[in-house]
Amino acid sequence: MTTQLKVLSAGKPSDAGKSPILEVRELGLHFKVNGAVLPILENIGLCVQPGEMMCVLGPSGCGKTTLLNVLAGFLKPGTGHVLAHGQPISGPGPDRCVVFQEDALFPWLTVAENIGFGLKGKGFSRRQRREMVERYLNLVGLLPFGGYLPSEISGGMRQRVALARVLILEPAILLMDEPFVALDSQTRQEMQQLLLSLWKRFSHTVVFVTHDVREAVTLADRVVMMDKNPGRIKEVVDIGLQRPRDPAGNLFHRQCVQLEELLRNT
Ligand SMILES: Nc1ncnc2c1ncn2[C@@H]1O[C@H](COP(=O)(O)OP(=O)(O)OP(=O)(O)O)[C@@H](O)[C@H]1O
Repeated sequence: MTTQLKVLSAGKPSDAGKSPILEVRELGLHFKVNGAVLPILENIGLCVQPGEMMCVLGPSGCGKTTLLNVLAGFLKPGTGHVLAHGQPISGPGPDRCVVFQEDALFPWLTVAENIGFGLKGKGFSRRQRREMVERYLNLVGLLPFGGYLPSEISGGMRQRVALARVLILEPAILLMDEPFVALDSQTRQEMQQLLLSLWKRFSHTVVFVTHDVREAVTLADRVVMMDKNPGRIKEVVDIGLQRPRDPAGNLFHRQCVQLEELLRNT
């Protein structure tokens, strides 16, 4: 038996009267492998509110990345409907940016050039682009490193560049697929705090896939717990902890135990 803690994401506006920014209705998806049909996602229903930080947690292979790819518009639903801003998602769009596990930077471009890359062709002058890049370099704490190549900075710094590169495009929705999984524990915690401070500042909507219960409790307003074979939603857990959250606190610990128990039973 799990304890449902009440939703109270401090500092975030009430959901009352809002339309969801992302909506998934009865989503089903299968892959065909060597003539065999493999059901991957089954009957997924989900609403994400504007400005919400939602984490998707579940065992390996339950379809977290596949779900994120559908939200990104990289994969089409087999059955059901997936909407962004009330409209069916028909492909990738500038309102939805993805941050992957690997930083996926252009190795031949400097940090500043990587961050500014997506601004080209969008009608900004060279000077405007330079100012925006400087602003985002500053926001992710990399102002002195604009002239470095990706190979000349650490993994954590590369993920900061990857974050800045999408944030500069001001997407309404950030889709993040285990973006900090390759980082050491301390760098990972620093990145979580950086993400939270940027989220507080810009109020974008975040859907964040993770394997890590503590990461989910650190970040999420709500956690979607998935089950596997085929992938489906087992439970949606409201994380009712005030922000900033104390990872050494009793309530934080209790919430982690609850999610670990749910995860064990998937
Ligand atoms: N292109 C594909 N063709 C066939 N099967 C696939 C394809 N992509 C993913 N799968 C299968 O779909 C299932 C879900 O994969 P997915 O990567 O979405 O899971 P996940 O929960 O993100 O896993 P992990 O936590 O290990 O990253 C897995 O069984 C995987 O093998």
